Amino acid sequence: MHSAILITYDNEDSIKEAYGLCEAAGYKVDKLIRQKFLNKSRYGIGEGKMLEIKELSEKIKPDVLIYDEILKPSQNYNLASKLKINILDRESLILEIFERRATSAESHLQIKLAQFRYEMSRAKEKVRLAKMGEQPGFMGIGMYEVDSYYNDIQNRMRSVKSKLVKMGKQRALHREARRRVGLKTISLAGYTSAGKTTMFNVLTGETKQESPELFTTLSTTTRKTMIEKYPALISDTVGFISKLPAYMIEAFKSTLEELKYAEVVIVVIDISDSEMDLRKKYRSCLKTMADLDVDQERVIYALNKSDLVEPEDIIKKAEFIGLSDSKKWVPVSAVSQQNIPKLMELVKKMIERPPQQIKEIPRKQDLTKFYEQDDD
Ligand SMILES: Nc1nc2c(ncn2[C@@H]2O[C@H](COP(=O)(O)OP(=O)(O)OP(=O)(O)O)[C@@H](O)[C@H]2O)c(=O)[nH]1
Ligand SMILES: [Mg+2]
Repeated sequence: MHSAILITYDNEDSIKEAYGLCEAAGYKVDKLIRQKFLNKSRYGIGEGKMLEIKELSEKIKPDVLIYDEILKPSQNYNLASKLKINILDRESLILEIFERRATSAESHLQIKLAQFRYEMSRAKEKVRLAKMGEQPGFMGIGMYEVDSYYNDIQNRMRSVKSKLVKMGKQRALHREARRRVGLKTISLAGYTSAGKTTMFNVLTGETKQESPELFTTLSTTTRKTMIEKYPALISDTVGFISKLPAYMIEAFKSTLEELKYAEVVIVVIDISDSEMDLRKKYRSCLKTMADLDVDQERVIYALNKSDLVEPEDIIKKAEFIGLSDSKKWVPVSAVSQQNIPKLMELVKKMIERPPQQIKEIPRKQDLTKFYEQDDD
């Protein structure tokens, strides 16, 4: 395992999540540095802190510095040139995790696309700086090289996109076939580590890998099951996380897109989280679902890990995050299986509703558009 100095925000939830991300990417944290602000212009952190870290890093010699915020290329460059150490910001850390976890051909392509977009945003900045004549030869790359590098990424991106479009089309055909034979679809969604896979295993009798690490699941797994007399397909999906740049969600959209077409979406929430964490994650779920155009009428909130929380606290927490009476929610535990029948009852009721207008298969040009966002 590689070693790291971790810089994150000065609150327990951020620290816990940052540790989780480091572990998932295979880094052992040798030293934790808490900061109130990580968005200062030159180095992200203040100059004094930077010098302190320089001294520390010369002493403990970590493999990398992990910076739990998104760094601009110039900030990354400033920090790296002072500290003489490799720097991973939140984006590249998450990309590393995704890369380690990807199993399907589609998720590999999605990650590649996200990496290209990451590179591209950096290349754009490099070109901008070079053009302004501010930093000629910025990061050791001359104008000509930047341009050809930029074009090269663009070409490779084009090829990845067209493969993803083909796969998206394939998915649409599968969806249509399922609909024709009357198979209902149920998707599990939620923040990473909420317990989606554990729930999936309970609902399907599967033994997919579940673990306390973040982002255990990156590819969608689907299994057939029966909801009483109704044949149905249940899918496990990649987890959400907050502070993910839009292009990264974009890259995973074709997998997450399945949520839009599901008859029922079970959003798994870890109710054992602190109130602040719950609120942050719940909001991030709502936002992702809104981005994906998921109809809230089809959503059930499964407040999971209720075995770890007192019943009255569950209600208090549900109210705190704003799961009003109009939303369907049920406390459950995938581990003790408490209330699983009640969850299934809710799912069945939703399946039995008169069929609503089913969204059309997206046309090829729509899918293409889907991957074409502001890369040029
Ligand atoms: N106590 C308790 N632990 C649970 C419950 N459900 C899941 N867990 C634990 O929570 C951790 C994460 O569970 P996973 O099912 O891997 O979570 P996930 O949502 O699939 O996570 P990613 O695939 O990483 O996004 C594991 O250690 C599970 O054992 C529950 O009902 N009660
Ligand atoms: Mg999982």
